[in-house]
Amino acid sequence: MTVCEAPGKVYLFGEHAVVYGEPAVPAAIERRAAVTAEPREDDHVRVEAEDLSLDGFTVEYSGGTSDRPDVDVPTPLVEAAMGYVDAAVEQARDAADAPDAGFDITVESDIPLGAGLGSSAAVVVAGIDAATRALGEPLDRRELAERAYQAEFEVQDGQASRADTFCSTMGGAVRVEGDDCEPIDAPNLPFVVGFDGGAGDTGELVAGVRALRAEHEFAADTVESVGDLVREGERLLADADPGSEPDPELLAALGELMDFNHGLLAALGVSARSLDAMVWAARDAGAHGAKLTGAGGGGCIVALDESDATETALSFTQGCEEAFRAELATEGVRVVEP
Ligand SMILES: Nc1ncnc2c1ncn2[C@@H]1O[C@H](COP(=O)(O)OP(=O)(O)O)[C@@H](O)[C@H]1O
Ligand SMILES: C[C@@](O)(CCOP(=O)(O)O)CC(=O)O
Ligand SMILES: [Mg+2]
Repeated sequence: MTVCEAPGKVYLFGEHAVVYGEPAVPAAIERRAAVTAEPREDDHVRVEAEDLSLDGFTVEYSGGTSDRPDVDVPTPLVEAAMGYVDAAVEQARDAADAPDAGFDITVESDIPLGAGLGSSAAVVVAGIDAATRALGEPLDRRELAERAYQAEFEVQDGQASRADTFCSTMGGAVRVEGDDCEPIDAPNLPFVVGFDGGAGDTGELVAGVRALRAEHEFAADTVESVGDLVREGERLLADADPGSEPDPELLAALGELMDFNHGLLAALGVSARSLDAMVWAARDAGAHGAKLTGAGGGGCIVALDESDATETALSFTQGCEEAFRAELATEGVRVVEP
Protein backbone atom coordinates (compact mmCIF):
# COMPACT_ATOMS: atom_id res chain seq x y z
CA MET A 1 0.00 0.00 0.00
CA THR A 2 1.53 3.29 -1.10
CA VAL A 3 0.27 6.65 0.15
CA CYS A 4 1.27 10.04 -1.29
CA GLU A 5 -0.14 13.45 -0.48
CA ALA A 6 0.02 16.67 -2.46
CA PRO A 7 -0.93 20.24 -1.52
CA GLY A 8 -3.52 22.59 -2.94
CA LYS A 9 -2.61 26.17 -3.87
CA VAL A 10 -3.71 29.76 -4.10
CA TYR A 11 -2.88 32.06 -6.97
CA LEU A 12 -0.98 35.12 -5.81
CA PHE A 13 -1.70 36.27 -9.35
CA GLY A 14 -2.09 35.19 -12.98
CA GLU A 15 -4.85 32.55 -13.22
CA HIS A 16 -6.72 32.38 -16.53
CA ALA A 17 -4.12 34.57 -18.31
CA VAL A 18 -1.63 31.72 -17.76
CA VAL A 19 -3.72 29.57 -20.13
CA TYR A 20 -2.72 31.99 -22.94
CA GLY A 21 0.99 32.01 -22.22
CA GLU A 22 1.19 34.85 -19.68
CA PRO A 23 3.16 34.15 -16.48
CA ALA A 24 1.41 33.20 -13.21
CA VAL A 25 2.57 32.81 -9.59
CA PRO A 26 0.70 30.19 -7.57
CA ALA A 27 1.78 29.20 -4.05
CA ALA A 28 1.16 25.80 -2.42
CA ILE A 29 -0.81 25.79 0.86
CA GLU A 30 -1.05 23.32 3.73
CA ARG A 31 -4.27 21.63 2.65
CA ARG A 32 -3.61 18.27 1.09
CA ALA A 33 -5.13 15.42 -0.88
CA ALA A 34 -3.84 11.96 0.08
CA VAL A 35 -4.11 9.12 -2.42
CA THR A 36 -3.58 5.47 -1.48
CA ALA A 37 -2.75 3.02 -4.28
CA GLU A 38 -2.72 -0.74 -3.77
CA PRO A 39 -1.96 -2.85 -6.87
CA ARG A 40 -4.49 -5.62 -7.64
CA GLU A 41 -4.20 -9.06 -9.18
CA ASP A 42 -6.65 -8.13 -11.96
CA ASP A 43 -6.93 -5.06 -14.21
CA HIS A 44 -9.78 -3.48 -12.24
CA VAL A 45 -9.67 -0.08 -10.61
CA ARG A 46 -11.65 0.39 -7.43
CA VAL A 47 -11.99 3.97 -6.22
CA GLU A 48 -13.09 5.12 -2.82
CA ALA A 49 -13.59 8.87 -2.69
CA GLU A 50 -15.31 9.60 0.59
CA ASP A 51 -14.92 13.36 0.42
CA LEU A 52 -16.79 13.96 -2.80
CA SER A 53 -19.79 16.24 -2.64
CA LEU A 54 -22.07 13.38 -3.64
CA ASP A 55 -21.68 12.09 -0.07
CA GLY A 56 -18.75 9.98 -1.09
CA PHE A 57 -19.00 6.73 -2.97
CA THR A 58 -17.07 3.63 -3.89
CA VAL A 59 -16.89 2.37 -7.43
CA GLU A 60 -15.19 -0.48 -9.18
CA TYR A 61 -14.60 -0.80 -12.89
CA SER A 62 -12.23 -2.65 -15.18
CA GLY A 63 -9.42 -1.08 -17.20
CA GLY A 64 -10.23 1.47 -19.88
CA THR A 65 -12.68 4.33 -19.81
CA SER A 66 -15.40 2.67 -21.92
CA ASP A 67 -16.54 0.60 -18.98
CA ARG A 68 -18.36 2.97 -16.63
CA PRO A 69 -18.69 2.16 -12.96
CA ASP A 70 -21.93 0.67 -11.74
CA VAL A 71 -23.15 2.98 -8.97
CA ASP A 72 -26.42 4.49 -7.99
CA VAL A 73 -25.66 8.14 -8.83
CA PRO A 74 -26.24 10.01 -12.11
CA THR A 75 -23.61 9.19 -14.75
CA PRO A 76 -22.43 12.79 -15.40
CA LEU A 77 -21.68 13.25 -11.70
CA VAL A 78 -19.67 10.06 -11.55
CA GLU A 79 -17.84 10.92 -14.75
CA ALA A 80 -16.99 14.38 -13.48
CA ALA A 81 -15.77 12.95 -10.22
CA MET A 82 -13.90 10.00 -11.74
CA GLY A 83 -12.22 11.90 -14.56
CA TYR A 84 -9.10 12.99 -12.70
CA VAL A 85 -8.54 9.68 -10.89
CA ASP A 86 -9.00 7.83 -14.19
CA ALA A 87 -6.52 10.10 -15.94
CA ALA A 88 -3.99 9.67 -13.11
CA VAL A 89 -4.26 5.87 -13.30
CA GLU A 90 -3.79 6.01 -17.09
CA GLN A 91 -0.65 8.17 -16.73
CA ALA A 92 0.78 5.77 -14.13
CA ARG A 93 0.10 2.74 -16.35
CA ASP A 94 1.79 4.48 -19.26
CA ALA A 95 4.80 5.65 -17.21
CA ALA A 96 5.35 2.17 -15.73
CA ASP A 97 4.66 0.45 -19.07
CA ALA A 98 1.95 -1.59 -17.32
CA PRO A 99 -1.22 -1.05 -19.39
CA ASP A 100 -3.20 -3.69 -17.49
CA ALA A 101 -2.25 -2.68 -13.94
CA GLY A 102 -5.22 -2.65 -11.57
CA PHE A 103 -5.48 -0.67 -8.33
CA ASP A 104 -7.53 -0.10 -5.23
CA ILE A 105 -7.45 3.68 -4.90
CA THR A 106 -8.57 5.72 -1.90
CA VAL A 107 -8.73 9.52 -1.97
CA GLU A 108 -8.89 11.57 1.21
CA SER A 109 -8.71 15.32 0.86
CA ASP A 110 -9.17 18.44 2.95
CA ILE A 111 -9.14 20.70 -0.12
CA PRO A 112 -12.63 21.96 -1.04
CA LEU A 113 -13.70 20.76 -4.47
CA GLY A 114 -13.84 23.04 -7.49
CA ALA A 115 -13.23 26.06 -5.29
CA GLY A 116 -10.02 27.38 -6.81
CA LEU A 117 -7.62 25.71 -4.40
CA GLY A 118 -6.44 23.14 -6.92
CA SER A 119 -8.06 19.99 -5.55
CA SER A 120 -7.96 18.40 -9.01
CA ALA A 121 -4.22 18.98 -9.40
CA ALA A 122 -3.49 17.66 -5.89
CA VAL A 123 -5.49 14.47 -6.57
CA VAL A 124 -3.78 13.92 -9.92
CA VAL A 125 -0.25 14.60 -8.61
CA ALA A 126 -0.66 12.42 -5.50
CA GLY A 127 -2.47 9.76 -7.59
CA ILE A 128 0.24 9.41 -10.24
CA ASP A 129 2.98 9.47 -7.59
CA ALA A 130 1.29 6.77 -5.47
CA ALA A 131 0.38 4.53 -8.41
CA THR A 132 3.82 4.65 -10.07
CA ARG A 133 5.55 4.02 -6.74
CA ALA A 134 3.18 1.11 -6.06
CA LEU A 135 4.31 -0.36 -9.41
CA GLY A 136 7.96 0.12 -8.41
CA GLU A 137 8.52 2.86 -11.02
CA PRO A 138 8.78 6.17 -9.13
CA LEU A 139 9.03 9.28 -11.32
CA ASP A 140 11.30 12.25 -10.82
CA ARG A 141 9.37 15.39 -9.91
CA ARG A 142 9.67 17.10 -13.30
CA GLU A 143 8.20 14.07 -15.07
CA LEU A 144 5.52 13.69 -12.42
CA ALA A 145 4.50 17.34 -12.88
CA GLU A 146 4.44 16.98 -16.67
CA ARG A 147 2.30 13.84 -16.55
CA ALA A 148 -0.06 15.45 -14.06
CA TYR A 149 -0.44 18.39 -16.44
CA GLN A 150 -1.21 15.97 -19.31
CA ALA A 151 -3.91 14.37 -17.16
CA GLU A 152 -5.54 17.74 -16.31
CA PHE A 153 -5.25 18.83 -19.94
CA GLU A 154 -7.18 15.75 -21.09
CA VAL A 155 -9.90 15.94 -18.45
CA GLN A 156 -10.36 19.69 -19.01
CA ASP A 157 -10.67 19.27 -22.80
CA GLY A 158 -7.37 20.90 -23.62
CA GLN A 159 -7.95 23.87 -21.31
CA ALA A 160 -5.29 23.73 -18.63
CA SER A 161 -1.99 25.34 -17.77
CA ARG A 162 0.93 23.72 -15.99
CA ALA A 163 0.54 26.08 -13.02
CA ASP A 164 -1.59 24.01 -10.62
CA THR A 165 0.11 20.69 -11.21
CA PHE A 166 3.67 22.09 -11.13
CA CYS A 167 2.94 24.00 -7.91
CA SER A 168 1.33 20.99 -6.22
CA THR A 169 4.31 18.81 -7.19
CA MET A 170 7.07 21.21 -6.13
CA GLY A 171 5.46 23.06 -3.24
CA GLY A 172 6.37 26.63 -2.28
CA ALA A 173 5.78 29.44 -4.74
CA VAL A 174 6.41 28.83 -8.43
CA ARG A 175 6.26 30.80 -11.64
CA VAL A 176 4.83 29.27 -14.78
CA GLU A 177 4.88 30.72 -18.27
CA GLY A 178 3.87 28.29 -21.02
CA ASP A 179 6.04 25.20 -20.55
CA ASP A 180 8.65 27.14 -18.56
CA CYS A 181 8.08 26.19 -14.90
CA GLU A 182 10.41 27.17 -12.04
CA PRO A 183 10.23 27.25 -8.25
CA ILE A 184 10.83 30.79 -6.93
CA ASP A 185 11.97 32.11 -3.58
CA ALA A 186 9.17 33.79 -1.71
CA PRO A 187 8.85 35.31 1.73
CA ASN A 188 6.42 33.73 4.16
CA LEU A 189 3.22 35.43 2.95
CA PRO A 190 0.25 35.73 5.36
CA PHE A 191 -2.52 34.15 3.25
CA VAL A 192 -6.11 34.20 4.49
CA VAL A 193 -8.70 32.22 2.51
CA GLY A 194 -12.46 32.83 2.39
CA PHE A 195 -14.66 30.05 1.00
CA ASP A 196 -18.28 30.61 -0.07
CA GLY A 197 -19.10 26.89 0.15
CA GLY A 198 -19.67 26.73 -3.61
CA ALA A 199 -17.73 25.78 -6.70
CA GLY A 200 -17.11 26.91 -10.25
CA ASP A 201 -16.79 24.82 -13.38
CA THR A 202 -13.16 25.28 -14.45
CA GLY A 203 -13.71 24.13 -18.04
CA GLU A 204 -16.72 26.39 -18.56
CA LEU A 205 -15.04 29.44 -17.01
CA VAL A 206 -11.89 28.99 -19.09
CA ALA A 207 -14.04 28.61 -22.22
CA GLY A 208 -15.87 31.85 -21.33
CA VAL A 209 -12.63 33.82 -21.12
CA ARG A 210 -11.43 32.23 -24.35
CA ALA A 211 -14.61 33.35 -26.14
CA LEU A 212 -14.40 36.92 -24.76
CA ARG A 213 -10.79 37.15 -25.79
CA ALA A 214 -11.59 36.02 -29.32
CA GLU A 215 -14.49 38.46 -29.58
CA HIS A 216 -13.02 41.68 -28.18
CA GLU A 217 -9.57 43.14 -28.52
CA PHE A 218 -10.03 44.84 -25.15
CA ALA A 219 -10.57 41.44 -23.53
CA ALA A 220 -7.34 40.18 -25.13
CA ASP A 221 -5.65 43.35 -23.81
CA THR A 222 -7.06 42.62 -20.35
CA VAL A 223 -5.42 39.19 -20.41
CA GLU A 224 -2.13 40.85 -21.42
CA SER A 225 -2.50 43.36 -18.60
CA VAL A 226 -2.75 40.47 -16.15
CA GLY A 227 0.61 39.31 -17.55
CA ASP A 228 2.08 42.79 -16.99
CA LEU A 229 1.03 42.90 -13.35
CA VAL A 230 2.39 39.40 -12.76
CA ARG A 231 5.77 40.50 -14.15
CA GLU A 232 5.71 43.43 -11.74
CA GLY A 233 4.83 41.09 -8.86
CA GLU A 234 7.71 38.81 -9.80
CA ARG A 235 10.13 41.75 -9.58
CA LEU A 236 8.83 42.58 -6.11
CA LEU A 237 9.27 38.98 -4.95
CA ALA A 238 12.75 38.72 -6.47
CA ASP A 239 13.88 41.72 -4.39
CA ALA A 240 12.46 40.30 -1.14
CA ASP A 241 14.37 38.17 1.37
CA PRO A 242 13.35 34.52 0.77
CA GLY A 243 11.85 32.72 3.74
CA SER A 244 11.76 35.85 5.90
CA GLU A 245 8.74 37.64 7.33
CA PRO A 246 7.79 40.11 4.59
CA ASP A 247 8.00 43.83 5.39
CA PRO A 248 4.85 45.97 5.30
CA GLU A 249 5.93 47.82 2.16
CA LEU A 250 6.24 44.60 0.20
CA LEU A 251 2.86 43.39 1.47
CA ALA A 252 1.25 46.68 0.48
CA ALA A 253 2.76 46.51 -3.02
CA LEU A 254 1.77 42.86 -3.54
CA GLY A 255 -1.70 43.59 -2.16
CA GLU A 256 -2.20 46.43 -4.62
CA LEU A 257 -1.38 44.08 -7.49
CA MET A 258 -3.80 41.46 -6.09
CA ASP A 259 -6.58 44.06 -5.97
CA PHE A 260 -5.84 45.02 -9.55
CA ASN A 261 -5.77 41.37 -10.59
CA HIS A 262 -9.20 40.80 -9.05
CA GLY A 263 -10.60 43.75 -10.99
CA LEU A 264 -9.27 42.39 -14.27
CA LEU A 265 -10.62 38.89 -13.52
CA ALA A 266 -14.02 40.43 -12.74
CA ALA A 267 -13.87 42.26 -16.08
CA LEU A 268 -13.25 38.89 -17.74
CA GLY A 269 -16.49 37.64 -16.18
CA VAL A 270 -15.14 35.04 -13.75
CA SER A 271 -15.98 36.65 -10.41
CA ALA A 272 -19.27 36.18 -8.53
CA ARG A 273 -21.33 38.18 -6.06
CA SER A 274 -20.11 36.01 -3.16
CA LEU A 275 -16.46 36.37 -4.24
CA ASP A 276 -16.79 40.15 -4.61
CA ALA A 277 -18.45 40.34 -1.17
CA MET A 278 -15.58 38.42 0.45
CA VAL A 279 -12.95 40.49 -1.39
CA TRP A 280 -14.55 43.72 -0.12
CA ALA A 281 -14.95 42.36 3.42
CA ALA A 282 -11.22 41.56 3.43
CA ARG A 283 -10.27 45.00 2.12
CA ASP A 284 -12.56 46.74 4.63
CA ALA A 285 -10.93 44.71 7.41
CA GLY A 286 -7.54 46.12 6.43
CA ALA A 287 -6.12 43.31 4.29
CA HIS A 288 -3.22 44.46 2.08
CA GLY A 289 -5.10 43.09 -0.92
CA ALA A 290 -7.62 40.44 -1.92
CA LYS A 291 -8.65 38.56 -5.04
CA LEU A 292 -10.48 35.48 -6.16
CA THR A 293 -8.22 32.46 -6.63
CA GLY A 294 -8.37 29.85 -9.38
CA ALA A 295 -11.05 29.54 -11.99
CA GLY A 296 -13.65 31.65 -10.10
CA GLY A 297 -17.41 31.57 -10.56
CA GLY A 298 -17.67 30.67 -6.86
CA GLY A 299 -15.34 29.10 -4.33
CA CYS A 300 -12.44 30.94 -2.69
CA ILE A 301 -10.75 34.28 -2.36
CA VAL A 302 -7.26 34.86 -1.01
CA ALA A 303 -6.21 37.92 0.99
CA LEU A 304 -2.93 39.06 2.55
CA ASP A 305 -3.18 39.94 6.23
CA GLU A 306 -0.74 39.17 9.03
CA SER A 307 -3.35 40.16 11.65
CA ASP A 308 -6.55 38.25 12.55
CA ALA A 309 -8.81 41.05 11.28
CA THR A 310 -9.54 39.61 7.82
CA GLU A 311 -10.26 36.10 9.07
CA THR A 312 -12.63 37.51 11.70
CA ALA A 313 -14.37 39.84 9.23
CA LEU A 314 -14.80 37.03 6.70
CA SER A 315 -16.33 34.74 9.30
CA PHE A 316 -19.08 37.37 9.77
CA THR A 317 -19.54 38.03 6.04
CA GLN A 318 -22.77 36.83 4.50
CA GLY A 319 -21.94 34.27 1.84
CA CYS A 320 -18.66 33.21 3.47
CA GLU A 321 -18.98 29.68 4.80
CA GLU A 322 -15.45 29.21 6.06
CA ALA A 323 -12.42 31.43 6.61
CA PHE A 324 -8.98 30.12 7.47
CA ARG A 325 -5.32 31.01 7.47
CA ALA A 326 -3.41 29.10 4.80
CA GLU A 327 0.24 28.40 5.56
CA LEU A 328 2.64 28.18 2.63
CA ALA A 329 3.38 24.48 1.97
CA THR A 330 7.10 24.53 1.36
CA GLU A 331 7.14 20.80 0.62
CA GLY A 332 5.24 19.64 -2.47
CA VAL A 333 4.06 16.07 -3.05
CA ARG A 334 5.43 13.69 -0.43
CA VAL A 335 5.39 10.02 0.40
CA VAL A 336 3.42 9.15 3.54
CA GLU A 337 3.83 5.38 3.17
CA PRO A 338 6.28 4.00 0.61
N1 LIG B 1 -11.24 14.15 -2.90
C1 LIG B 1 -11.44 13.94 -4.20
N2 LIG B 1 -11.71 12.72 -4.69
C2 LIG B 1 -11.90 12.52 -6.02
N3 LIG B 1 -11.87 13.51 -6.95
C3 LIG B 1 -11.60 14.74 -6.51
C4 LIG B 1 -11.37 15.03 -5.14
N4 LIG B 1 -11.12 16.35 -5.03
C5 LIG B 1 -11.23 16.86 -6.28
N5 LIG B 1 -11.49 15.91 -7.19
C6 LIG B 1 -11.74 16.12 -8.61
O1 LIG B 1 -11.41 17.47 -8.96
C7 LIG B 1 -12.57 18.17 -9.43
C8 LIG B 1 -12.49 19.65 -9.08
O2 LIG B 1 -11.45 20.24 -9.86
P1 LIG B 1 -11.53 21.71 -10.47
O3 LIG B 1 -12.88 21.94 -11.08
O4 LIG B 1 -10.33 21.89 -11.33
O5 LIG B 1 -11.44 22.65 -9.20
P2 LIG B 1 -10.24 22.85 -8.18
O6 LIG B 1 -9.05 22.24 -8.79
O7 LIG B 1 -10.15 24.34 -8.06
O8 LIG B 1 -10.65 22.25 -6.89
C9 LIG B 1 -13.72 17.44 -8.78
O9 LIG B 1 -14.93 17.61 -9.51
C10 LIG B 1 -13.24 15.99 -8.85
O10 LIG B 1 -13.40 15.45 -10.14
C1 LIG C 1 -8.26 29.08 -14.60
C2 LIG C 1 -6.93 28.36 -14.42
O1 LIG C 1 -5.87 29.28 -14.75
C3 LIG C 1 -6.72 27.93 -12.97
C4 LIG C 1 -7.75 26.96 -12.44
O2 LIG C 1 -7.50 26.68 -11.07
P1 LIG C 1 -8.52 25.78 -10.21
O3 LIG C 1 -8.65 24.46 -10.90
O4 LIG C 1 -9.81 26.53 -10.18
O5 LIG C 1 -7.88 25.66 -8.87
C5 LIG C 1 -6.87 27.19 -15.39
C6 LIG C 1 -5.50 26.56 -15.53
O6 LIG C 1 -4.49 27.26 -15.36
O7 LIG C 1 -5.44 25.37 -15.84
MG1 LIG D 1 -8.44 22.34 -10.83
